[in-house]
Amino acid sequence: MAHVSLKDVTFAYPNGFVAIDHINIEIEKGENVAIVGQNGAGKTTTVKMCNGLLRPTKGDVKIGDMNTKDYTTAQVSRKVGYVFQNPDDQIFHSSVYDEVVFGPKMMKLANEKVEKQVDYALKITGMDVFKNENPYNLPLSTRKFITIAAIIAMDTEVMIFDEPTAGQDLEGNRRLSAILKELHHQGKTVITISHDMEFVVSNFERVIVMANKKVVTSGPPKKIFWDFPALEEAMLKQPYISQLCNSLNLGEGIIHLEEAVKAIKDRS
Ligand SMILES: Nc1ncnc2c1ncn2[C@@H]1O[C@H](COP(=O)(O)OP(=O)(O)OP(=O)(O)O)[C@@H](O)[C@H]1O
Repeated sequence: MAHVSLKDVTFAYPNGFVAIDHINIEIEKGENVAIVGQNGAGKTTTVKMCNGLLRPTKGDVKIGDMNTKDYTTAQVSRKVGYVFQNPDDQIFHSSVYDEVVFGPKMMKLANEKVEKQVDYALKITGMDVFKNENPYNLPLSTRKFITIAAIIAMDTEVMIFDEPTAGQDLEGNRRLSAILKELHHQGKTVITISHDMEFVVSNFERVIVMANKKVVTSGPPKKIFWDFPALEEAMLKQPYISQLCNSLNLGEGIIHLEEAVKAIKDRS
């Protein structure tokens, strides 16, 4: 059974705008998946349905055998943590520690467990050094890591990161990669929305492409970033290495620098 499944899901906002139109997605336990697509494709709406913030208008969203229709948002969010696109929509405490401890405390975990999870989350996100700071005295890129720490501290089985790369520099992206690797190692199911194709190509085993309220296709980066009709439909660019290899006619499927170097050497 898929860990996260959306079956024939349609979603309309209260004003009647249909943001998602009959989509099907299945994500297995322990998968590390990216969702990509142009602005307004419906990515955030899709993931908000996965943690119960939104309910499908039609179809079913299930976490394991739990149909989100039959549970409260609080119940679903114990299984699926969602890091908001804009950290300021999520942060409401006046210290980093209070922000991160809030979730596990609400889950009524034993104090020892709360402390252990909070310490771990602060450490792997690098937020331990800011523990006593007011989040609003820190830059937006750091506030994003605070919100990531807050979700990791809840230790949910599924974690969703909405645009974690936005506004991050190289160091921020490296830190994100390390966090994703660690969560994958722990067997977490991780879903990440990103506009950064360079980040996507090196951090995810599967990419789901969305365009215009629908899922266009899904597959490993090697396939997705050479699927020109899908890229065109979702208005996405190939990563630079693939663009270079395409221009030089070095063969399809190349997404990494080492592969490109080998192909160039082999040809010369
Ligand atoms: N509360 C709302 N009421 C009405 N329409 C909405 C609401 N929130 C989002 N939408 C619309 O639904 C569509 C899908 O939005 P969504 O945020 O899911 O897209 P997205 O793929 O995540 O885009 P982005 O990459 O810009 O974040 C957009 O056209 C958006 O304007």
